[in-house]
Parts: sequence; structure tokens; C-alpha cells
Amino acid sequence: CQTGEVAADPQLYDQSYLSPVTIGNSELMLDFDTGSADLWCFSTESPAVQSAGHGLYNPSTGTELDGAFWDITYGDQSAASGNVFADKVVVGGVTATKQAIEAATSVSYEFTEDVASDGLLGLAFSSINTILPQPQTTFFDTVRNTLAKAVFTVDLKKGAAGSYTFGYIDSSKYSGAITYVPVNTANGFWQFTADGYSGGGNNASTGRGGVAIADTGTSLLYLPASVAKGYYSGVQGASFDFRQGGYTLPCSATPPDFNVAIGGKTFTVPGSYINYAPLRAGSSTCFGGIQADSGIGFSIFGDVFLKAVYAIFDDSGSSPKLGFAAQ
Ligand SMILES: O=C(CN1CCCCC1)Nc1ccc2c(c1)OCO2
Repeated sequence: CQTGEVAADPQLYDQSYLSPVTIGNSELMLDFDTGSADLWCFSTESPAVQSAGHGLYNPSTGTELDGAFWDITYGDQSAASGNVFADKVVVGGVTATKQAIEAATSVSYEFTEDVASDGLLGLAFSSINTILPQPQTTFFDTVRNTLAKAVFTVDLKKGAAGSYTFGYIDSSKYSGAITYVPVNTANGFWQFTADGYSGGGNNASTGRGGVAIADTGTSLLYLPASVAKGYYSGVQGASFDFRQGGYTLPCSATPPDFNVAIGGKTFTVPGSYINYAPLRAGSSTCFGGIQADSGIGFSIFGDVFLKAVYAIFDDSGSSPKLGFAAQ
């Protein structure tokens, strides 16, 4: 029965969190992403102009999955593609002896430029893995039957290292009770329903909640347009800047806390998490940590929310469930 824990190291402004993963005989820093289901990395097959500065997987230690290829485009339109090998993967001591490794032969500029990240480790449901002609399992699905309990947990922090655990829930990482809600796996995400929101200009509880996904791979908190608009109506100097593509606010502002009701419990995102980052280095205007989810089709509870809670991704029962607890 395997259990393990691995650090989640914050990148600049907590834009993403990276964790060390051993693949074959290389150690790479990967972005654990509960919003996708592909484990891909830069490789010795990647063009040098795209992979400069990145750690590389050398497929010589693996076994090629003949005829298999992959091609993924994320919601922010970043993309990557390549071929597939089976190799050993170790995360925090948890070992998958034969995990599908998606070696990149092409990546978009967003990945080339993010030199700290050597790839992604998807933790959504394997139903949305992009390998063709036969989709393969995520790391979690590959090892889940060997884990003490088929769960992984997410403990991200603002501006500090957090952790992912596999196979157990760490009672020292949260206070109070865990609130569990059912997960709808139809879209391959850890999808749940939020009951309602309050905070900021939304001083009256905005009652209606909505469908949302828990997504460690997304930096911000994307909410219904009416909720985002209402929140910033209570923030001096905030406005929707269509040139920046979202709400901005003075970096000097301390925005009000934001509350989310889930499973009958209220979780609070400290206002400081919502003054996210300067538009450019030295700018006194900051981009908001809450943005509208217009055009996405559901809300995205990314790192701005997840770093305020301890989150349990539980596939140990008859159907998957999400747990949230105060940190
Ligand atoms: O694409 C992502 C996450 N993605 C995870 C892999 C690395 C690059 C970023 N998130 C996202 C967040 C909000 C969006 C969106 C996408 O599309 C429209 O709005």
C-alpha cells in the first residue's frame, strides 16, 4: 500500500506550482494539473529552439507505444503534442512502474517561455486523456489500486511551498471538518456545484451558485460574470479593463474577503489573494485574482481559491467526491 507526499513550489506570483517527478532516470519539475489528464514533458525529441532551458525526458529508458500520439490544447489556447513511451514514474515515493509518458515534439510559446516547468502531470479523469488511437491512464489512475486509499490531496499556499499527498489525507493540514460534495465526471473534470457567493460589492449573498471545476493548473478564480462584477463594485479603483482582458485594481488596494458556500459550509478567500499581480513589473495597477468565467461554460476554482483551503480529491468510493476544509 503506497502513500507519498511531494512539495508544490510556487512560481512567481503563484502563477503555477511545480513538483519534482522522477521519470525514467531524470528528475523533472512538473505542473500538477487537476484540469487535464495528460502527463507530458519536454524531451530529447523536442526541437532545441522550443526546449532551451527545460529539463528533458530521454525516452531511451522507456518503451515506445507504437503508433500512439497525443495533441492537447488548453483553455488558454496553449498547446503541445508528441509521441508516447511507457516508463517508470515516481512521485513523492509513489511508483508507477509503467506510466504513459507523453514526450513533446512540439509545444506552444507559453511552455517554451515558462523555463521553470518541464511539463504537466494531469490529475483530471483519464476519460479526457488525448492519446490516440487508445487513451492512457493518468498517474493517479495508474497507481490508484496500489494506494492505501484512492485519494490525493492538494495543499497550496500563497507565496510558500505547499504539497500534494497520494494515498492518504493529512489531518495536520486542516482544521475543522472536511465538507464533501459529489463530483460529476461527465466532462472529465473534478466538477461540482457551488451553492453561492458573497463578499465585496456582493454584500448580500448572491444566493445562486453554479457549476465549477477544481483546477490546480489554473492560476485564478473564474466566476459568473455577475458575481465578479458585483465583487469589484465594492473595490475602490477597480474596473474591467478590456485591453488587459479582465478586472484590474490598484496594487495598493486591500480588497475585501470573498466567500464561497460549498456543501453548506462557507470558505473564505482572503482579500489579499485577490490583489493578484502587477500587470507588468513595477506597475501600480494589478490584475484581479477573481475574473469572469464568460465563455468557459463553468466556473474555474483555480489556485486563488485552492490556496485558501485543504482539498481532497477522493476516488475511493462508488463515485468520486471532492472534500474541502479550512487550512
Ligand atoms: O488553460 C488553463 C490552464 N492551463 C493548464 C496547463 C498550462 C496552461 C494553463 N486554464 C484556463 C483558465 C481560464 C480560462 C481558460 C483556461 O480558457 C478560458 O478561460
